[in-house]
Amino acid sequence: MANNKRRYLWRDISVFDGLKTLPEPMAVITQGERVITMTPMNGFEESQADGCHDMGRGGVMTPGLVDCHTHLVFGGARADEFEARLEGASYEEIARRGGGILSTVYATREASEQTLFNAALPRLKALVEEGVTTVEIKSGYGLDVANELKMLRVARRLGEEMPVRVLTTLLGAHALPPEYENDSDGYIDLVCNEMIPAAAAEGLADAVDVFCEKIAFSVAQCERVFKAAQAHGLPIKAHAEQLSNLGGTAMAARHGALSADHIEYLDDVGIAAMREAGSVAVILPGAFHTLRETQQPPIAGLREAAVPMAVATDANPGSSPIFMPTLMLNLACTLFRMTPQEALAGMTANGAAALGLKGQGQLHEGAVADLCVWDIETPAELAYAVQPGRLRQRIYQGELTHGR
Ligand SMILES: N=CN[C@@H](CCC(=O)O)C(=O)O
Ligand SMILES: [Zn+2]
Repeated sequence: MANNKRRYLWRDISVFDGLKTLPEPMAVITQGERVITMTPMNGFEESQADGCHDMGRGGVMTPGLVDCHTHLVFGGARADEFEARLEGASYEEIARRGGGILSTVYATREASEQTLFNAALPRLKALVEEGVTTVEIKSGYGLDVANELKMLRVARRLGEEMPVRVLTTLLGAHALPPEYENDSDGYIDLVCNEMIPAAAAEGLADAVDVFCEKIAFSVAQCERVFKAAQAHGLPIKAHAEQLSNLGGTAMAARHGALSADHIEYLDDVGIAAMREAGSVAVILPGAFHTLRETQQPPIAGLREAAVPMAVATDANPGSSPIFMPTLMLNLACTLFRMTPQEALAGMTANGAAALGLKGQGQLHEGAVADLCVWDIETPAELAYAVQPGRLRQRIYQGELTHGR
């Protein structure tokens, strides 16, 4: 049988299907790129095993993890800022004196595509080796047309060379570059009139993002970026309500944003707008933890309003230098009191929805065979213990890429 039609069979396995844990131990068969059988063990006929490669018994199966918010491509490092923050400087102060995102911009502009690729590869490998099968990678450290496109090309190439689905997001409106000091509207003109059209023309961006914050761009400026993105057929998302409540989330939701991310300062008006629009709330506990923030995202309000919640690493050189998705599951629970099921749904089905891949990040008959098998007994253990090395098998598009 050709390799792409190989059948894999797992018996007696506990399945988290992307939204919930199934009540009974299951038998699961994949053939080629698809899950073709998912049935309770007690209804499984041994004849169904014919022609299948036996992948073992027991453990937990989840969809492949979806990390829907990362900044994996960057030059340089910012441990010095980590030390400065420990001595009392805030993220905002560091940004205002030209450090923070801008310090990564200088290093990223200096770096060649190959250098950025070589630096990003081990970061991506760390995610893949923890079970990620879909990852979003943002630009946002180039802040001019050539360097933003350079970052997006690196992100695309990472997806071509690694067994992982990469979605790219243009984040031109991440910070004001030094050459536009005192002319932030002029920079937004560049983003809208040159950067977005160029990225769209080259097919380099799957979405457009903004940083709506006092140290970045106003609600009105972000709205202009969204209109330009949508004029080019690109979906939108926003970093919003991270350090203050400007109302960026509600504006983004009114424009049909796929997601609003961070949202520590989100209020009831913003929650209602997200519910109305069907936007996903992307919870980023790594940045909250690293910046030692105190304002919690409104998890109870989001839950009550049935706004879908995703969880992501936000892996980046400044606010979340953490390349460990399962740690984020743990932090989402310990810091924000999400349940382990909510956290897991956040890094599978809801993570996919935050990328416009609604219906993916789930396991059912007919689903794409992106899945992980873990050496644990219940799905909650994935969020409970901070313990690398539990990934037994990883299947990407029906191919075994990890384990045997
Ligand atoms: N909040 C803005 N942007 C990034 C941080 C980027 C950085 O500090 O380099 C974030 O998602 O946390
Ligand atoms: Zn981010």
